[in-house]
Amino acid sequence: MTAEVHSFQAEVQQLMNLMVHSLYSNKEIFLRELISNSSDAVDKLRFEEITNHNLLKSDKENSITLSIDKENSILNIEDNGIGMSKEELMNNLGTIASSGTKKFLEKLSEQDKKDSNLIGQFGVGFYSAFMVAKQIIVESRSAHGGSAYKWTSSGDGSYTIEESSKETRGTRIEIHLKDEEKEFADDWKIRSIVRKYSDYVTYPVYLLETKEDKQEETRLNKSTPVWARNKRENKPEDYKELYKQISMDWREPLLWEHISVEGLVPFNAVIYVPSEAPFDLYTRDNHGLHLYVKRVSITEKCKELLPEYLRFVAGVVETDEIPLNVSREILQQNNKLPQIKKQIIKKTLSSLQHLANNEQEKYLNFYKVFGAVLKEGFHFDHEQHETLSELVRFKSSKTGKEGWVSFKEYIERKAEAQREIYYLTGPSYEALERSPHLEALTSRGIEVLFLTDAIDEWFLMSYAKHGEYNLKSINKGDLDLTGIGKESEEDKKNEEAPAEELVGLLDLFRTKLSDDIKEVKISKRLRESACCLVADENGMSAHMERIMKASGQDMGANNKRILEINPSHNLIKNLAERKNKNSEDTLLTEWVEVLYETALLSEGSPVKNPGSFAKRLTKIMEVASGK
Ligand SMILES: Nc1ncnc2c1ncn2[C@@H]1O[C@H](COP(=O)(O)OP(=O)(O)OP(=O)(O)O)[C@@H](O)[C@H]1O
Repeated sequence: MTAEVHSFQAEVQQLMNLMVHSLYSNKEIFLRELISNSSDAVDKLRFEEITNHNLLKSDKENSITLSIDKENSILNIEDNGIGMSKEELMNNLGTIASSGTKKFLEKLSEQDKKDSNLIGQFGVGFYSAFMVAKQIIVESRSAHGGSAYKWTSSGDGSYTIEESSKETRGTRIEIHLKDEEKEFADDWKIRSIVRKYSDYVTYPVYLLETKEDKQEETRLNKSTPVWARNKRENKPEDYKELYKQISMDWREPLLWEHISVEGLVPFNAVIYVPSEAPFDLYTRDNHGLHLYVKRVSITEKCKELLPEYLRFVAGVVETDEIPLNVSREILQQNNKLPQIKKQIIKKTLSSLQHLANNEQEKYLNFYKVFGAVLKEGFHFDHEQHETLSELVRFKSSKTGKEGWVSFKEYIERKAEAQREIYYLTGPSYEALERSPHLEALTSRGIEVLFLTDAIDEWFLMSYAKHGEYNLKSINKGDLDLTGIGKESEEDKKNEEAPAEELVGLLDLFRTKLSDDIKEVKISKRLRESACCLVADENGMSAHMERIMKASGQDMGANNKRILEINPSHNLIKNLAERKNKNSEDTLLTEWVEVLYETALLSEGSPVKNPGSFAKRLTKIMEVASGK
């Protein structure tokens, strides 16, 4: 077969150009990428070998071998993994399929294309070798048999492919180094790069050298992977490198935990909490831990090992308690995995607790990013309620926009005689901070938690009581604050029974607004505002109603709320007087409607008809202006 010439897919060429002309200073990462591809290829082989006995055999143990031709400035990387057929070579090294590389290109369209740092951040796989190579030759023979093929490219828009005489299974990559990158043909350089980036690799990485006419292989990486070693043997760098490898996240992890359990289901694991949210924290469905059984990689995303509310956790778990020939599908039925999962949850939460207790600022940074996800745990994992309740943090009427409060701190500084934890739900801190519902509580020095995450309504449904304290919404049902906190004279006055004079006005509210509200009541929670809307004790808050509406379920008609009016407010007093003087006063009905509409606006809900609202308001202002 003569060599066929093929062009690269446009995106691949774009990537190649970037690599060939890269100014990125940390070029050595290309070796990490190639070794990691080789290790993946051996993983794939070992997994398939369990069920398919017809794969090509290898004389050599599963390994990765590096060799250097110093004279010609060539670096070789060879593995006896799964290998590639002709089609696979063309698909894998001519188009872009890899997740990391796709992310890199996506990111690139948003940011400065010359930002060479991104190369290191994403790894970008095989193509990164073009940072140091003027030509790359890949010879590969698939473990499924068939001929071997040779792929050659100088990164200039095309590659050639032809049959090769390689007999052994696996892949051999020849990197012809650019003149200015000759240092990568130095054995010390290679040793140090492997130790730095690839010590975690599961398979032996050898350096093949010729010494006194004899070929000698030296092992460069440690013989056991990070998670199977004794914790004391590992350096922080080992954990950090393993993290990069499994998470595709270039940033340092926030924390890691090395777990070795010897009980009924022994396993080793390293789990990581990232410092930043992945792009797809809320949409992704690909969370899970990398599962190994007897050093064989079974699946990279084992969902059965992590609950959804810890989907940000990355890591590796290895156990010998699962049969090797387990298919990925029947992992779901395996009864050992739930036991491992339980331990993983326990360890993750306890390391977060440790962080919260010892490094508050770091913990709050974590909480800002992942708190809303963690809260999903209240809904899905009742067993962990107590621990989760120690981990949640809130904004409140006392924290200010940037501050946070825990349940524990809230209780420590509660007002005198306070027996409930008060909260308000809404779309944002700003919306809640000015809510009329807060008035009576603020004036008595009572703190109110502000719950602004979309998940909060569900959190509250699953967690109604913290210890002996009920969680009480301040815009639902009756609010009796008698005897709680500092009671002012004005508070006392407000608690008194409503005056006779209000009866007529209340009736007018009732008849005029009967389609929109359930009831009108005298309020005990208002100080400066004239009125507000509250839900029934078991009704739906305005915030929840809006969330339901946004998801296509309009509950408006079935979820009428109660209008509360402030008997001490001058406006209410004046209107009551007007009503008592002239029960036929037609302008009064306009006042009533406008008051209801302002109550809607102040809780963040829209008015039904903004046009009529504006007209009514103008009419009232016209009268008030004296003409
Ligand atoms: N040594 C190898 N043996 C067998 N297949 C390989 C080897 N190196 C690369 N490949 C194949 O080529 C594909 C592309 O490799 P590349 O390094 O570009 O991305 P990736 O490893 O899939 O993704 P990423 O590292 O970004 O997750 C791999 O998915 C794999 O199928």
